Amino acid sequence: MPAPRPSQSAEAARAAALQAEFNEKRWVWVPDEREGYLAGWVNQEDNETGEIVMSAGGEIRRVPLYALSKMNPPKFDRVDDIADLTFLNEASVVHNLRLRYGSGAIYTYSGLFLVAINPYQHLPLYTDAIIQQYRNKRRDENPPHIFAVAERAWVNMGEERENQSILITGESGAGKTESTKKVIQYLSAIATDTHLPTTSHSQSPSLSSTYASVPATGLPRSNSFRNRTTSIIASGSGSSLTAKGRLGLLERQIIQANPILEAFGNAQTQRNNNSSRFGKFIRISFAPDGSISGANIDWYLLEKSRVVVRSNAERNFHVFYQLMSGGGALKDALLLDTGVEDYEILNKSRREVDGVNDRDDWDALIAALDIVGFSPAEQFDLFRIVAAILHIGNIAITSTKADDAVMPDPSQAERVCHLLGIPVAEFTRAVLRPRVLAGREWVTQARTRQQALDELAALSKTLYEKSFGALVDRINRALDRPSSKSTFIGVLDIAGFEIFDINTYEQLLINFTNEKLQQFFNHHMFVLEQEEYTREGIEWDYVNFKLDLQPTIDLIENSGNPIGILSCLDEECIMPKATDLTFTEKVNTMWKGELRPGELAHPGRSKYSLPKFEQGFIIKHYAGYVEYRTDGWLEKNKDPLNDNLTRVLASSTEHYVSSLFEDHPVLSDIALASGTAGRKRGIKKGAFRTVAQRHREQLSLLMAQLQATQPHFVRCIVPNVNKKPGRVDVPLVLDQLRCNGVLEGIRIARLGYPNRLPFVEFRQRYEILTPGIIPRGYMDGRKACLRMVEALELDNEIFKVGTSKIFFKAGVLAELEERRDTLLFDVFSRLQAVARKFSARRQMKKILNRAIAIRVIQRNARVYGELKEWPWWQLYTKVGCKQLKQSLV
Ligand SMILES: Nc1ncnc2c1ncn2[C@@H]1O[C@H](COP(=O)(O)OP(=O)(O)OP(=O)(O)O)[C@@H](O)[C@H]1O
Repeated sequence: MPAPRPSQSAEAARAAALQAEFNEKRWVWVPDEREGYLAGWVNQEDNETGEIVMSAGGEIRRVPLYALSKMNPPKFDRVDDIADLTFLNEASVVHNLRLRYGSGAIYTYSGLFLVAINPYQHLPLYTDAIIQQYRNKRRDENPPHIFAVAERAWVNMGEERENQSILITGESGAGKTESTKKVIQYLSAIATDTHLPTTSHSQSPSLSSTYASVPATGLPRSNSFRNRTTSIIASGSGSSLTAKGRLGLLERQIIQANPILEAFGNAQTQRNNNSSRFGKFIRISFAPDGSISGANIDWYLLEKSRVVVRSNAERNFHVFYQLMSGGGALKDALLLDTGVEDYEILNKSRREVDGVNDRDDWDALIAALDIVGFSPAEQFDLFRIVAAILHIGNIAITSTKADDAVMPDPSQAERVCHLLGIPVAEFTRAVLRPRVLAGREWVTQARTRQQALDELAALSKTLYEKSFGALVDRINRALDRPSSKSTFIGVLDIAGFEIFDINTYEQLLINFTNEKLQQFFNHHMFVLEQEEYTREGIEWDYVNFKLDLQPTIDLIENSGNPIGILSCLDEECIMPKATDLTFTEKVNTMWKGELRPGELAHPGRSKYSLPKFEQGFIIKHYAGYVEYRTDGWLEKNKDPLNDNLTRVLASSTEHYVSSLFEDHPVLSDIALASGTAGRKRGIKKGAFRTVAQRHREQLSLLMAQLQATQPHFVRCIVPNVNKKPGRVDVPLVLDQLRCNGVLEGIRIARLGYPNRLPFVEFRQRYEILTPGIIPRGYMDGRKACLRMVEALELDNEIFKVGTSKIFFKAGVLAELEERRDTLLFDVFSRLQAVARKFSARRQMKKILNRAIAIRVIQRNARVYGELKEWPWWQLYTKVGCKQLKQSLV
């Protein structure tokens, strides 16, 4: 909510005072290591350096002129849209965000983006009243808000019958998941479920009876998509629209899918107590009448390694702790007879989180599973895998003198096998002495202790990931009701660009994803700009946009010549004797080696460079240079699970377990594939698929879906690392603005004509600068503007006149504003002088009159003083007074 504002006149007076103060000096932003940027004014300057007086403290600094950024006049303070700033520089952007955040305005537009800064406190921004405030309103009718984005998506979908997407990115803890929830909250509140509970194919029998009595909504319907939802909101009459009882079953199921996903996919990290360790794209489908007709969830890059390793200050996925604290009798059935402290994968790191009650969350999880329609057997299957992983973590492995792995106590393995429905002997053999393919022969190979432990860790990770996938599939079966008539709004909640001290394979995948999303944004922005320019009949050279990220994308995924990094990695994964080093050398040769005579250099080469010391490479992403270290990449990409184990699990007596492994590729496929790898590029379809291949497939599906939608962009920002409300760490925020493409968006905007005004507005505001140029009476807006810009002597390069608007390069409006302010300052100074003269004269006249009056009074008093003792006067007053009295009687 916008901060409470002082009265309009006080505000105007304050603004005028600020403006007057601003006009006196040449204000600039000075880079500062600690604060990011500090305000100062130019005292003197020579060719290259400026002498700056710092606003706080008056310190004098000498700063190169190129490092200074112009400050926007104070009337641009707290603008709703950063794109409206006339000086579009980093300092001004961050200053505006900081000012707004300080007054409780956590949302700001930046052209096509909505920037959301994590408030780290509950703000009264998401109530039903606020939902109503945003219903059927244009973006500029309300302060920036995530609801405005959801509203726009909803309206566009209804009016244009086109699918919509809302892309939410940001770093961990920035508020992506919260924003996603707010979008779903808004959409659920403005739409209703037409599906009666009994028609839901996903429900368990017990659940249908629970909800059969709940009416779908009981709310009035009309034919109009837009009107109907208005009436729904209006009929809320103050009661909670989002309260459980008022939502249809499907809406509740969609909302309840969230606690389930959070239990299995979220964990406490150092940056966020409830961090999503996967990306997701949630599509909510709407029937033509605007009611929710279904939902579907796609997921990306689950951080499955967390199941077995994490830092001491972080936790495993929430579900482990929830099961341990709330499982009750279920724990007995899962053979979990001790506490968290007795399980190796839980007791090495943090166990509790402030403000998190695992017991309550367990109850919420079970309630959510019930609502979504998981039967008791299905629920048991989910926890069967969780428990099996806890037991696998406790399997002790020792080694013989010959360094062969042994399992001294088989009781843990027995528990695991009981839960997974597999024979203990086969399981133990698969872990300790698997049969492997040596050439064309199968031989039994004894494993070392470390190899066996790695095998168990790989098993835990695979089990968890596969079960997570099955969980999402099951939720989708409950929510997804495909219909050719429905349109959807998709919400993408995915980790933003990452630049760490050490960047590895996971960072490459996430940064590659972000590069593609940024390319998508650039393309969209480019198309929109182009549309607007074409509509306005403006010619412009788009080549200058410089927004093509394709060279970097090719560098990573190209399948042609030279092959991209991921394709090269895939090839190395099936090469015998390939190592991380051979892979790195191969990539280096391809992208940095000498060109063959006549060979054209791929543009991606300019995005690739070699690091000084480490084994790896540097990629120039749109967000900056990232150095990647390549150790362990082959293993990470193969993500292998020994095929002995896979076969054992695929033939499990427990249907759920066997179904998880029914189409799992086996290592022998890799081995067999390697035989042909030298001859044939690419890997046999349907057999072994690497992590890179799976991710690229998922990503291209996602991109195809996004391309078929009208996108909306939300960028979430972490304001400080201490999770404290009200504090903005400027360098941290700037880094994120750079990584999430906001600054890139601004850079592109600056290349075009970012400031635009309708003719009427331009004339109203700046006609004062061109007196007498426009004749009295009617004149066509375009012609008037043309005359005005001519009279203003503006360079042709810095403006374009369209058919209804006039466009300016960044900074031009500020100059016009300055000229207008100077003129108004002059006009008002003269007006003030006349007014002061007038009032001073009146004052003077008053003083003169008073002086005369005083002199008259004095004279009379003196005369009276002299007369009052004179007998004739006394007689006269007595007689005179008596006669007067008598005449009155
Ligand atoms: N709009 C908001 N209002 C109040 N608190 C918020 C808001 N957005 C974020 N937060 C706070 O910040 C925390 C982190 O937010 P969230 O989990 O959405 O981040 P995220 O970007 O999804 O992080 P991750 O990538 O780690 O999942 C939330 O648990 C909440 O405490």
